[in-house]
Amino acid sequence: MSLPRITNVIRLAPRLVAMQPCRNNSSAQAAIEVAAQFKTLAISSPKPFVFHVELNRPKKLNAINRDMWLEIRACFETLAVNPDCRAIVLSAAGKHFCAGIDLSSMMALGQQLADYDDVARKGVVLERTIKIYQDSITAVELCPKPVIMAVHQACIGAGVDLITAADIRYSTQDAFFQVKEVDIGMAADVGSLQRLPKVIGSQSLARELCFTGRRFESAEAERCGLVSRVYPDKESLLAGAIALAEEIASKSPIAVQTTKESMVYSLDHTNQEGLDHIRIINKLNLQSEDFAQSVAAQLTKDEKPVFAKL
Ligand SMILES: CC/C=C\C=C\CC(=O)SCCNC(=O)CCNC(=O)[C@H](O)C(C)(C)COP(=O)(O)OP(=O)(O)OC[C@H]1O[C@@H](n2cnc3c(N)ncnc32)[C@H](O)[C@@H]1OP(=O)(O)O
Repeated sequence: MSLPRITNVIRLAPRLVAMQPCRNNSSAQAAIEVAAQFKTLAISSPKPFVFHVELNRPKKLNAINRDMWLEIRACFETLAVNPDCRAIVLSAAGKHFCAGIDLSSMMALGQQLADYDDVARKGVVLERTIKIYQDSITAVELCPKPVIMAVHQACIGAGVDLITAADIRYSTQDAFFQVKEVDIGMAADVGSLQRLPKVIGSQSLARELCFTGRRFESAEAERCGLVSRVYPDKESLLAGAIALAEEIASKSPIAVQTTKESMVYSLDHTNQEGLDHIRIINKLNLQSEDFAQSVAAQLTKDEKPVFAKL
């Protein structure tokens, strides 16, 4: 397993992660041990091949500070190559899903900039910082394993950037959303402006939400396609998200991961480019044992096939 490229995994003594019983499974265990070094995320494996990642700064309403930016990327890069992970649920501990970027860390960044007199040097610091934050969110999109966001209560600013990089979004009835960057005097720069219009399929609504920072509730989020299912409370939300992850994890990992790759690729390519891309991949994949096993199981109405790890 490749260890995450993270510079600030500090604590060497693993702390206990908020964790459901884990199977005796070396790479799942290894991923959880890597995650045990995280300060802002909790990771568990509630079902075979399913991982549950929790934003875990409840006292700070899961506002994203520098540690969390780095750890989100490290976490998804680790799970991306973990053969015991086939689907991921991301939820959040505490009262709110995510209060956006940690505004105190923005102040700290301001102080860091004050160390430089020269505008170009300040610019380089900002450019590098934004790139780190962008790559953190993009790690969710690039992770070949489907990611399901389970959102409760507030999902604000960077929280919206985060969820729009996922494959599937579910929420509670009490969830609300805000592309709030304009209210702190900036254009969103870690994904909402690029991904939200594609997710909801309406430039008009996306621009309205991004220009105004208007709060919108779960019912509107469901209507516009930002979330695809709404649950009465957090408990049923998590149960629904994990059940979906379990269902996805029961399918061929070759089929599911290629499906994600093709759908992400097709978001910003022409239909013909997308067709060319999947044709090249499937000239290999249609020779896979997963394909043979799945076709045979469909024909014989057999039990669900058991697929080799990927
Ligand atoms: C390079 C840039 C990359 C990315 C940029 C992203 C931009 C953004 O994310 S813009 C959005 C920034 N976030 C906000 O503006 C959210 C502000 N907070 C709220 O609107 C509310 O707190 C709430 C999330 C709706 C929750 O409301 P409520 O339940 O009533 O709690 P509060 O009493 O308001 O807050 C409790 C406590 O938390 C502190 N806090 C809230 N949000 C943040 C935050 N984002 N960062 C740091 N701290 C936050 C709030 O100040 C309170 O602190 P106390 O010390 O208890 O007063």
